[in-house]
Amino acid sequence: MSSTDPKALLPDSLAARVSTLTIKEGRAIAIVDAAGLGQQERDDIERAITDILGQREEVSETRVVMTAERTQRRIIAVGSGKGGVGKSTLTANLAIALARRGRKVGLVDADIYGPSQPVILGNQGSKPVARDKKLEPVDSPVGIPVLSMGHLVEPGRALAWRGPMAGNALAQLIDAHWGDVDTLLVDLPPGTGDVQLTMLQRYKPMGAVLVSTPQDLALIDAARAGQLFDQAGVPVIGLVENMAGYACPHCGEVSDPFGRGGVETAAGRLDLPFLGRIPLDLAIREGSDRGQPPACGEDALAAPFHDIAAKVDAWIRAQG
Ligand SMILES: Nc1ncnc2c1ncn2[C@@H]1O[C@H](COP(=O)(O)OP(=O)(O)OP(=O)(O)O)[C@@H](O)[C@H]1O
Repeated sequence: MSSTDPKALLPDSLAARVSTLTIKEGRAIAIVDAAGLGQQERDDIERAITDILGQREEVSETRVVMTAERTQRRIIAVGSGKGGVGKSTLTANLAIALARRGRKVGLVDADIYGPSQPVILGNQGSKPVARDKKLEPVDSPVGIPVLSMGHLVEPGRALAWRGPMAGNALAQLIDAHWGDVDTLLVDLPPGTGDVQLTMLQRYKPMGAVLVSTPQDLALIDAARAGQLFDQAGVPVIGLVENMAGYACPHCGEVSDPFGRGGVETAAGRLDLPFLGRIPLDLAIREGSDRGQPPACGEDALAAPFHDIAAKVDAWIRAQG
């Protein structure tokens, strides 16, 4: 610090927190690195700087600007008991629908068995770059930044990951440069394995959404996944039924290949909220394969996703 640096006006302990202090035409501006500080400490630092500089004749006004204000980033996990029930499809559409409601949403695709978000969100082939040893999320045409296990390894390779390797990969995706993202949706692998455990231990999510098809077996597994969240003190926001009610594109007749209503009944039995039902519709798969998830639109196909997002949004708000 040079002798002309106004920081010399502050005691060393305070000056160490101040990245710059300028005094110009009676106005002092102190930029404070507030990373890791609680509100009380921030208030104390602001008061101390204002008091000290306020006693100087040449200062008539002091502004203290706290940088690195940590955005209160919430993690919402999306899980399922079984694979292939539409967890990735729901996560992508929920991300888009929540973003439409004004949230700054990012998506972590932690599904080591089938990282599919780069395809669904239409940014396959884009690779994240690292800055200061942390990854930069990749933008997607649908406006959701994403980091995927699929970005870290060749498709199919991550399957062999176990324990710490899977946990470290998850950490790379979550501890990334998420910027002003305030809501991070995490597409978990199915089941209750290493990634889930790391997730719960290191990044306790704010809540979890569980997806299931209406079959009994899928439901039993979903209930097991729900139990794990519950034991870890992560509230289950609710259950979603996917692939219910198939409308035949030729004759229009609605059939229920996987049954119908099973998830709602199970939610009632488990005393969990039921968030909604998504029909089995070829257009959902086609949209996902094309990088155009239905929630981007306004039609009947988009509606169930927007309804579910409204409930999740309300739940988040209710947490304060
Ligand atoms: N409601 C739906 N109607 C039609 N196709 C759907 C529907 N939901 C998902 N699909 C399709 O089913 C397949 C599996 O969906 P998805 O990848 O979302 O499941 P998942 O549970 O994430 O599976 P995994 O755990 O294996 O990644 C995809 O091809 C997807 O496009």
